[in-house]
Amino acid sequence: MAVYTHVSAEALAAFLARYDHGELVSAKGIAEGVENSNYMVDTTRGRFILTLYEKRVDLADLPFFFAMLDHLAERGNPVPRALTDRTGVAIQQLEGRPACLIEFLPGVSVSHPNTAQAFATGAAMGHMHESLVDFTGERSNSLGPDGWTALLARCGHDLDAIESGLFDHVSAALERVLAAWPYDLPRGVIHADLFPDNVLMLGDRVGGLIDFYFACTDIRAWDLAVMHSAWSFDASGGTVDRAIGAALVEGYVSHFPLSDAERAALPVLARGACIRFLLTRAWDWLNTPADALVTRKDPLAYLRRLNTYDQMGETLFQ
Ligand SMILES: Nc1ncnc2c1ncn2[C@@H]1O[C@H](COP(=O)(O)OP(=O)(O)O)[C@@H](O)[C@H]1O
Ligand SMILES: N[C@@H](CCOP(=O)(O)O)C(=O)O
Repeated sequence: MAVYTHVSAEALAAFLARYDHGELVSAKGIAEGVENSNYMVDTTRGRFILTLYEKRVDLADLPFFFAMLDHLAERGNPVPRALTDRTGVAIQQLEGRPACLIEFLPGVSVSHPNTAQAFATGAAMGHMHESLVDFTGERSNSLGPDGWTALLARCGHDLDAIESGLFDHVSAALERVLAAWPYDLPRGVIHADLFPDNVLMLGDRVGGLIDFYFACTDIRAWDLAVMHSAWSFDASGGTVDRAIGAALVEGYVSHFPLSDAERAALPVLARGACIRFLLTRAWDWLNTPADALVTRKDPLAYLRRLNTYDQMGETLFQ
């Protein structure tokens, strides 16, 4: 459940009065998500998403995210734009938090994607990368490889409370991944978190790509590797589905080329993705009170993925 901040009906009605998007009819907290508080808001003129920024999102980054979303929407990508009030302001304050009214997009995020959905999402990522080639905004990746050693140190041996020997296991894996990291691959602005829950599907079609709050400038093929690690396994990370992974890559190259060097780097990029999500999940696992109104994500699901990429790496990308 991700509603950290309660918004009163009175405060929301006053907030909506700044816009030309109708008067408040109803508002419901959205259970999905972990980072921000999200509400589905119905007004006399339509449906909107209200987001209050809570945890990892830095207010100073919002203009970058919103410029990226405008750029993508102008080029036909199904992404939600932030809406501005009558004076042209998108970033407001509500209940003491930075808050924005966002376009609502149709669709549902699927728990068990099929290959057609994986192909469509790979294609949507390819389209997104193609559209961003001439986007001039930049944002460094605070959760990229240069930050993993510090994140591992911050988790420290508390990791062993999650699973015995986890700190040593991740330290060794990180050393191997950093030694092989392909720093010279083509870079661009990427989503960096395109998990199934951040894709709204309309049947086998993509209705929306959401949750751009980790978007950053980094290796483009890393985005594909993150998606591969998130989509090609069951939720426990124990079972891999090669057909889903292949469909993601095929869909991607139907819109944007992947060089031989990028293809060859996918296994190490995927192992890096596993370390990144293992560490952020582990940090949240160790630092989120058990009674918090949010479902903690299992770090070990990413240890299992890491082990699978370690054992089968290349063969999963052939
Ligand atoms: N623009 C949107 N259109 C439709 N639904 C959305 C939109 N943005 C968010 N949602 C809904 O809110 C949920 C949480 O949003 P998300 O951005 O993933 O939150 P968080 O950043 O907290 O992880 C999504 O799973 C989706 O159901
Ligand atoms: N996708 C990440 C966590 C970020 O959550 P999101 O709901 O903002 O996508 C993970 O699964 O660890």
